[in-house]
Amino acid sequence: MKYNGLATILVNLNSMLDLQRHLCDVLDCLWDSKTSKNAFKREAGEEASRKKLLELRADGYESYVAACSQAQTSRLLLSSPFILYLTLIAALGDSRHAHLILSEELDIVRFLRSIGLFDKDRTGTGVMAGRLLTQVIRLRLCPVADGLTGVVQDAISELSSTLEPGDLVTDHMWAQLEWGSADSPSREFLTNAVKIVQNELIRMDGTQASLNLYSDSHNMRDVKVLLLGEGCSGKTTIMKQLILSRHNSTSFTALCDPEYYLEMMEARLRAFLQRIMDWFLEDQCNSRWARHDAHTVGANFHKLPELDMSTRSQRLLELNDFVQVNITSAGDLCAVLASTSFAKLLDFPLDHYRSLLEALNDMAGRSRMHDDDTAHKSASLEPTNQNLLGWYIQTTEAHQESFTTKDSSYTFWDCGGQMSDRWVQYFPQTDVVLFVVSLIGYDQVSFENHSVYQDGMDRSLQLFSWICTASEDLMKRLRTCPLILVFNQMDLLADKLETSPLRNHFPDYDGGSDTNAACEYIKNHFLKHVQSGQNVSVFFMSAIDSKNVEDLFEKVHQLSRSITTKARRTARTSIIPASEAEISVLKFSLAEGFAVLNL
Ligand SMILES: Nc1nc2c(ncn2[C@@H]2O[C@H](COP(=O)(O)OP(=O)(O)OP(=O)(O)O)[C@@H](O)[C@H]2O)c(=O)[nH]1
Ligand SMILES: [Mg+2]
Repeated sequence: MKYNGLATILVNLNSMLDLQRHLCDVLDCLWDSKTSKNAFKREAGEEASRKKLLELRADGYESYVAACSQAQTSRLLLSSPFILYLTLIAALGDSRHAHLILSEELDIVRFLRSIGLFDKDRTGTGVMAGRLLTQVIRLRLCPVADGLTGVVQDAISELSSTLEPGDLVTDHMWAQLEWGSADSPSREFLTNAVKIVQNELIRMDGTQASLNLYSDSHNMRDVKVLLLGEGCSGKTTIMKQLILSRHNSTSFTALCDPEYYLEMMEARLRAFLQRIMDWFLEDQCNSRWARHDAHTVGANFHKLPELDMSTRSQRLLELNDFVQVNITSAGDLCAVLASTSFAKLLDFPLDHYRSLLEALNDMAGRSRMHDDDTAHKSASLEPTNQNLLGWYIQTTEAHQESFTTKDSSYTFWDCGGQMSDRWVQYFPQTDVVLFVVSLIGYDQVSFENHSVYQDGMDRSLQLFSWICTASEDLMKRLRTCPLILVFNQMDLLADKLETSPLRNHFPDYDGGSDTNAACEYIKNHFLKHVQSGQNVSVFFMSAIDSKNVEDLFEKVHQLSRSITTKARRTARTSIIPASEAEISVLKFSLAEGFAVLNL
């Protein structure tokens, strides 16, 4: 278990530089004909780092080289421990470690290529170790959140290309491979490393299915799904439903973490209350207090009950008392805001519409929460799944989730409606696009720079038209992959049509409050932007209904089956293969390296 110990120390090091140096040195031994003697000579660095490096060497590095020396010469036997060693670091570490492994400095892909990982007739332990490494790294890294550079993206693409269906090795084959003699340290290392990495994969992926790498799953497909659409259209709700229905999702568990929501709710609702008070004070300022300075006004806030109040002010006071007396925790705050009596307190003039809209969005789950005035007495509030689905928090960081089914692995990316500049990074890798549209967006107002007002559906149409017609190289890929136009929030449409006629916003619409007519009209409005040859289908749903989301998932599944493996591979892999000459030089220097290591 020395290697496990070593990897654990490595990933716990504060300095990524130490890790980089160490990996470079190990790699140098395999790559540049360096012996273990001079491996640590370069850049000894400060004393502390030196000490750490020495410890590392004592604990693992030399044993590693020794283990390789004792193994029976095959270069695959030599490379397997190293690749598994990297895999172990990626599995036990975090995205920084995965990033480093793929960085230009280490140039692991070149190393893997030189040992034949990308060869057509590839086989053996090195190849299997390479696949394991690929899988761990792909689970560790999120293209946007981790700010991947072109080099790293390319490395992932190239590594991914080793995971073609049909090339996978069965458990049986894995067991048959020669790992060296039974008592060889490398054999022990390999066995342990594989076990550790497999356990880690289960933890990351939450499912045994992800280990299909070792099973007879020749048809395993890898599907990337990109969620696009205007803010508040329901993209994150779809993700949440998928997470809630599959308890094996990976990276963004916070999306459905009650603690996270309570914290967010507390912060945002407190800000909301503050805003209410500010409006009130501003009014009072203007009309009565003749522009006190903001701090003085703030300090006087608690004195408000002594002032002569209008009806609205009385309500705010009531609210203030309520908050002061009753709210001591996030749970209390949520319960108060969820209560019917609080809802009645709210009665704001139109010019506060925007803030109110935001606040109401925050409280979207209120009717499903404790609709009971006594609920605020409870010290904590355990949100239900419905609460989690109902609460809106604008997506400002990319969400990535992976799900596996029997024969496919799905990665969903949700970048948020306000992040259109960042979607572009996902396009080259996308297999299926879900363009989500809110059916009730037609009368909703968006605000930009406090002045530009535009209806949500107009913005959605603009975005969709842009996607259908954009001519940039990067966009070409997106235009050729299947797109599902997802019309969401069906459950809210009937009421909306009654209270806000569609005709007020689209004068040529004459279907009244008939939901079918409205759906047809809106659908056609979008479809007219579709260019010939584009693969667009339509899906109507309510994201709060888990069955609907499952049906959507099934549709994605069906569509992805139609994408041939070849097409996906070509689209995703923009690699310039090494020339034969380059490979033979690399192989030569590798062989020379082994000779120096007395292999
Ligand atoms: N009733 C109902 N509410 C929905 C539906 N879909 C989404 N919502 C609610 O609409 C609000 C916004 O949904 P999100 O999924 O967070 O929207 P989004 O598209 O991720 O928005 P951004 O992150 O700003 O891009 C949330 O309060 C959801 O609960 C639906 O089909 N029916
Ligand atoms: Mg979102």
